[in-house]
Amino acid sequence: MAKGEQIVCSAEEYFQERGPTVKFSHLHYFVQETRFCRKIDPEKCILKDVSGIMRPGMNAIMGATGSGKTSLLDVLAGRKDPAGLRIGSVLVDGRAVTSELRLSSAYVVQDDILMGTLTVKENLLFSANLRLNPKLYTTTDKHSRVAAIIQDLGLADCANTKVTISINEEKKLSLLIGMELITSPSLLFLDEPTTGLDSNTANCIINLLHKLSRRGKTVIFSIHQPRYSIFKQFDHLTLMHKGEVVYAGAADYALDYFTNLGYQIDAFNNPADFFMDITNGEAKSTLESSTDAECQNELATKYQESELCQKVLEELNHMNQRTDGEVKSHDEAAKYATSFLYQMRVVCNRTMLNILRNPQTSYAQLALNIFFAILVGLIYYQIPMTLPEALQNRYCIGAFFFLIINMVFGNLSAVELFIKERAIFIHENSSGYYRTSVYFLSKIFADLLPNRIIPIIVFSAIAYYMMGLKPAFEAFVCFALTMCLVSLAGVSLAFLVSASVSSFAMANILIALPFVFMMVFGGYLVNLNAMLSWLSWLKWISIFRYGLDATFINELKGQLFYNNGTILPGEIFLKAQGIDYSMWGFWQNQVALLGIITVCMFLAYVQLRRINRWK
Ligand SMILES: Nc1ncnc2c1ncn2[C@@H]1O[C@H](COP(=O)(O)OP(=O)(O)OP(=O)(O)O)[C@@H](O)[C@H]1O
Repeated sequence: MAKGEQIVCSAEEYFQERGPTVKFSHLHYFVQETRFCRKIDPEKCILKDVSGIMRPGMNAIMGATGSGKTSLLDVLAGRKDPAGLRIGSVLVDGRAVTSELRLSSAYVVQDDILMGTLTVKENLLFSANLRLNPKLYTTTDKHSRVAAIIQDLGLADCANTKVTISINEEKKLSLLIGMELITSPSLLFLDEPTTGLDSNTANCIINLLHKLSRRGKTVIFSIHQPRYSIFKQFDHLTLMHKGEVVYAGAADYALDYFTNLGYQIDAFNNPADFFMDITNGEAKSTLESSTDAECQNELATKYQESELCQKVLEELNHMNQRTDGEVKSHDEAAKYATSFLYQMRVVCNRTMLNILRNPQTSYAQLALNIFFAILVGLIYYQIPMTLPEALQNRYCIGAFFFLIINMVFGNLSAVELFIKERAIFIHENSSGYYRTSVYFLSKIFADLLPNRIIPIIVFSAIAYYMMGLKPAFEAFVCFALTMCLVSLAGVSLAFLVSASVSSFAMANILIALPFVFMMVFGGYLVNLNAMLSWLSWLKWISIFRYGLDATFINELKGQLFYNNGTILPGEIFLKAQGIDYSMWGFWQNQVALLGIITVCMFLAYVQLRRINRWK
């Protein structure tokens, strides 16, 4: 299709495509609980021999909590770890579920995956910019598509409202659906779209899905216990119990099916509630004499023996089945609709917008640095050049230690960087919005400049001149550079922790530990005795040691100190401390800090790539 050809004026035009038929046969899905990478429980089968066919229309997967409805939905959507699918296959219009197919379908969850600082329209445009190929769609096309979706989903009145501000749950869910509709998918998966909504809102959402299904889309969703007005809109019902199917067929035939099994619905009872009562063992069959538990277990067997199930299995047997191996081997890496540079532009734009609209962290970081700079400046105001004051603990050593501690610990806030937006990143990355490297680089650039480098330069200028350190301008530049590198080394370690864990509590523990070890065993605080000499290697990776050595050399080299009429060069102190004060002696500290930054940043990126995207 040529660029510009896809100008869309109405949502109807791109909702016409008929949705695919999803066929799945003999699915056996296993999970195993692991803790700290160790398998703690034996394998558990959460889907047992599940087969079915879902066609364009409203396909509901219903069942009690823990019955396996979300697992079935995730397996069908290709979002569940394929390693757990031991037997069985899923075919969408006869094709295996590959990354390409996964990205062309919509997957809507109610998680917190919207960027709250952006407006409804900006969120939709973000999705359009990254998921529509710029070679096929012009900016005008994307805007018209966004406008059509806003109109169609009833979001016009809040289009320019920020998501965090006063948009209700219905609008939020409509927006989540809208972000997926941008690519005009013909297959939609929704995990419990009505959970947590009041009945009116739930009705509105189901009406919306019904409207989409009537335009030919295949809508597949899990649902817990819908009210009748919702239930009557289902075309196909799959009823789950303990990982097995107890009914799969037309929703309006389900009542007859269970009546034939001897279950009698009370007058005015909601069929959906009635089916749940049957699976829970609360409704009794008039044909059975066995116990409740036996009745419940027999439901799956009865369904498998039913004519309904046999028909489905027959149809599934006719289709061109592929082996599991073939299905998995087709699962290639995801292809993105846009180039690396284009993604960088769009994602950096959003990150900067997010910072500008939510500048508290940057202001707080700057204020903290100014406060500590003035504090350290006042404590060590104009350090004298006379001995012993100039070099004793009270002055030089104490002052520099204070500065370095402030640089390292002042950046603890960096641990929140990847944790805060983890759910958004996982969703967007696995939905093909952008590459992991794009997200990583955009976060790094957007965080480092406003939150780290600028506040540190301000800090260095205030502290340096208040303390009356070496007056040469190059010395100030070297001092500021050292402070920046020390700070960035601390930040990169915080990024590594942030990309490795998902909870703030864990991150705080993990970041405090290496900082304290580096500080204590950096060589200045503790003289390691024989007992702890095996920890002496820590000084080679101590940010504190490299920072302090560099600051001492920068300040003391070439300075003269006075003591009762005698003049002492600063080099004597450096020699006494065993510090190499040659040119390379100074720069080797910067190189070591750069090395720590590079290694930690690289590992943080690797950790981000390793985050488990599977459900
Ligand atoms: N990745 C997993 N690891 C361990 N157990 C899992 C995993 N996924 C699902 N389970 C287990 O499988 C069973 C079915 O879970 P599933 O989420 O599919 O049920 P559900 O019917 O959707 O329930 P709910 O309504 O609570 O979401 C549960 O017992 C759940 O604990």
